[in-house]
Amino acid sequence: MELQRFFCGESPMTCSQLFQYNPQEAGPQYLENMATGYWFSEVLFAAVELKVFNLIDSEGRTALEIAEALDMDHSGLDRFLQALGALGLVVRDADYYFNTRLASDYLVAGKGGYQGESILWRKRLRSGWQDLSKCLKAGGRVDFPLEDESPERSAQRIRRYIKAMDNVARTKVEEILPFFEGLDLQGKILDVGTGSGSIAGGFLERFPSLTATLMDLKQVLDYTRELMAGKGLEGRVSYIPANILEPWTVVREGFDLVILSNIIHAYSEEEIPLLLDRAANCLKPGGVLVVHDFFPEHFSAKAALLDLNMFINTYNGRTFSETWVRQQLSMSKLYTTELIPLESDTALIFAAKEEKTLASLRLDGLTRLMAGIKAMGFARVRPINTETIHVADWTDLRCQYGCERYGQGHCPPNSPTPQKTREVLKGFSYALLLEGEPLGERFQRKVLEAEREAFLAGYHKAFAYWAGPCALCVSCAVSAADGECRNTRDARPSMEGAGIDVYETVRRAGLELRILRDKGQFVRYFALLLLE
Ligand SMILES: C[S@@+](CC[C@H](N)C(=O)[O-])C[C@H]1O[C@@H](n2cnc3c(N)ncnc32)[C@H](O)[C@@H]1O
Repeated sequence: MELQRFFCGESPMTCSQLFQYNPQEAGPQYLENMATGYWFSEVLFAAVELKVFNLIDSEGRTALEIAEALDMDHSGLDRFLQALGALGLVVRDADYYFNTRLASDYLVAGKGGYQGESILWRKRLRSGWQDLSKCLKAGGRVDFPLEDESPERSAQRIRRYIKAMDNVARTKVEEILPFFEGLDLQGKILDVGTGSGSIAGGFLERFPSLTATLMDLKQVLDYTRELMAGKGLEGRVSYIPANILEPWTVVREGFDLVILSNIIHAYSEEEIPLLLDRAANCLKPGGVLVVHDFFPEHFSAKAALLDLNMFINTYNGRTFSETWVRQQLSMSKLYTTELIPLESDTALIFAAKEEKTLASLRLDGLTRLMAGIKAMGFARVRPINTETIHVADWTDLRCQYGCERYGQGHCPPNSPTPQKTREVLKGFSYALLLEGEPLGERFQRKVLEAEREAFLAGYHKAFAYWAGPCALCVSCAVSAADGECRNTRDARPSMEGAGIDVYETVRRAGLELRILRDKGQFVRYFALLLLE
């Protein structure tokens, strides 16, 4: 059951893959895709603004009907609809356009999963991004809100911002709650910088004995109250209007759950330790602090771009690394978990005053193990069923005919035969595919470290296969006259030497491994860690 959320079909497509820069495939096409990135956004912005998805949600419409409803030129609109079709947002059946499931779930205003306000908020930030070079020259933000902004305009801006945050928070809380599943959460939540209140609200809806204190700026809380009013949570929510940079007025050790969701990227490294310290002081001895944010260790491109977004659009916001945040938390005398990635672009760190509190969370063993292994420096850690591993009888031919290491050390014919590998795999139901980079020795040492971590985490059968001939020892005894490996403790078979078709296995796991045409091309290494 636990594994279910990791295995989403033969070729799982995550958002991190969608945007991942793959140096092996980089070329003019990658640059062209980056240069035309705004084409994608502009189409989405226009479709959301025009409420195209609302128009066709209940029943399909023809291009002519949509053009009439929007008072637009028919032929241009037809081309626009075709672009929406090519981007997977609408489908055409005969002359009729319908929403795809994605558009119907997330782009129809009024539905619970609607993301349109967040999408249009991104559009509003566009002009700041156009000033990127100016910001770089100036060393920071150049476009500041009007000083004489009227209270009405300011309230309007805040409402738009909070609605946008709300779209995101509603989906994020659904990803966070499973870590608390099965627990009888009771007591008090403090949601610091609550925005719309939807993160705390999600907890209140799931755990009926909880109450929540929502803290944010007064102007924001005025709107938060309105948003919370319709949720039937009256009597369980209280509000503290406050500037969180000023001393907090909440009770010390008064809370069972303290939430800092998308707060730390809003401030500088001078301010964050203070905020984390205050959050730690609010925790009861058995309480949990949840830090939810963007981290370079989880989704590096998005975290780096968000960092720039904060550079352009805020005074001193930025993204922080997992290592730095965990250091700050430990300076506030809190124990922490590893970075726990969500399926989407953000990740969590849980912290508590007592180590045993963290053990009670539903951080299943595999989640923690994967997080720990990724932190060793692997580019990707992908869980796979062992059925995905393709064993072929031809792979040792490549070693025998084409590799000078044939017959040495643990290379064929001294490695497990394909038949042996098939038998071994029958004793394992899943594995981790680890992606890294050369050098071989460094990669192989990390693989050994990952295997050891798995063993210590209770996977007593953990066994690793790595890429290429063994490169562990500075001077390999096998090359010496007697030919005997003196490091059988650490040596492991290579995948291909043991009959595993690495290209096919990687492809089946939804990743890509291209054949290199010349030596200068970027090499990716894969290893396999069998687990049971
Ligand atoms: C990015 S939003 C996140 C909202 C919410 N936690 C969520 O995850 O949806 C940041 C929130 O922090 C609040 N905030 C930022 N600086 C603040 C400050 N100095 N005092 C109080 N609230 C602040 C903002 O008003 C906003 O609601």
